[in-house]
Amino acid sequence: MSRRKIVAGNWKMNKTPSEAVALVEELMPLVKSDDVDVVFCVPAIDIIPVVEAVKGSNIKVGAENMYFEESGAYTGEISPAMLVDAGVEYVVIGHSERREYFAETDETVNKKVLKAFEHNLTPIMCCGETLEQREQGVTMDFIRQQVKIGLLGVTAEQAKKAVIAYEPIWAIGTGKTATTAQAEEVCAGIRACVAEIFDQATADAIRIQYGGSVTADTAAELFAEADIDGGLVGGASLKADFGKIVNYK
Ligand SMILES: O=C(CO)COP(=O)(O)O
Repeated sequence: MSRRKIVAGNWKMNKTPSEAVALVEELMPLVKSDDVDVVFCVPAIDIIPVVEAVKGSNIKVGAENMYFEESGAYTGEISPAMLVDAGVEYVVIGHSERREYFAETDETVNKKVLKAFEHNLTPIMCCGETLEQREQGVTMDFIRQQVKIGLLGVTAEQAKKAVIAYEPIWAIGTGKTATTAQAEEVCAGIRACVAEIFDQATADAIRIQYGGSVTADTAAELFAEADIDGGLVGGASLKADFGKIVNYK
C-alpha cells in the first residue's frame, strides 16, 4: 500500500506576519516536490498573509488549533468557518503543547476532529507518550486511548482522509529523535488500532506522521518506514532545512 507522503511544518508561536511572509518566500523554492504534500501550519495571525504568499504553489496552509463551536461568545477563539474562509485546508488538533498548557483533553480533541470534518478541514490529530509512560511500558496503551477517543464518531470515509501525527513528548524540541524502530513500532501500532476501529482499507489509507526533532539528517530514514507517511516538523520547519526534509529522498 503506497500512500502519498505529507510533510507539515508546525511553526508553533513563531514569526510575526511580516516575518512569516519572508520565511515563505525563502522556503517556497526549496520545498517544491511533486510527490509530497507540503503544509505550513502557522499561527492564526499569519494565516491570511501566508495563504496569499503561497498562491500559485502546491503548498497548503494549516492552522495550529481551532475551536469546536461554530461561533459565539468564546473570546479569543477561532472557528472552523473562519479558517476555511481564510483558505486553510489542514488543522493541527491536540498537539501535546496544547494538551499540556491549555488543558486540551482527548474529549476536546474529539470535538475538534469532528468539527474539522464537518467543515472539510483535514485534521492532523496529534498523539504521543511522555518519557515516564514509555519507561512504564504503557506507550501503546496510552496512544491507543488517545486515538480511539480522538476518532469517536468519525466515519471510515472521514478517517481515510485524516492525518495522525505520532509525537513522543520526550522527543519534541529536545533534539532527541525517537529511533526509527521506535517511531515505526508506534506508527504501525496506530495503524493497527485504526484497522480495529474501522477496517483494513481505512488503516491502509490514513496517513501517519512522525514528529519530534525531525531534521534533514533523520528524515530519509524515518520516512522510508512502512508506516511512517511523513513528518510533523517543529524547529526545522523554520529554516532552509525544511526543504531538505521535503526532498528527503
Ligand atoms: O512538536 C513538534 C511538531 O509538532 C516537533 O517539534 P520539533 O521538531 O521542534 O521537535
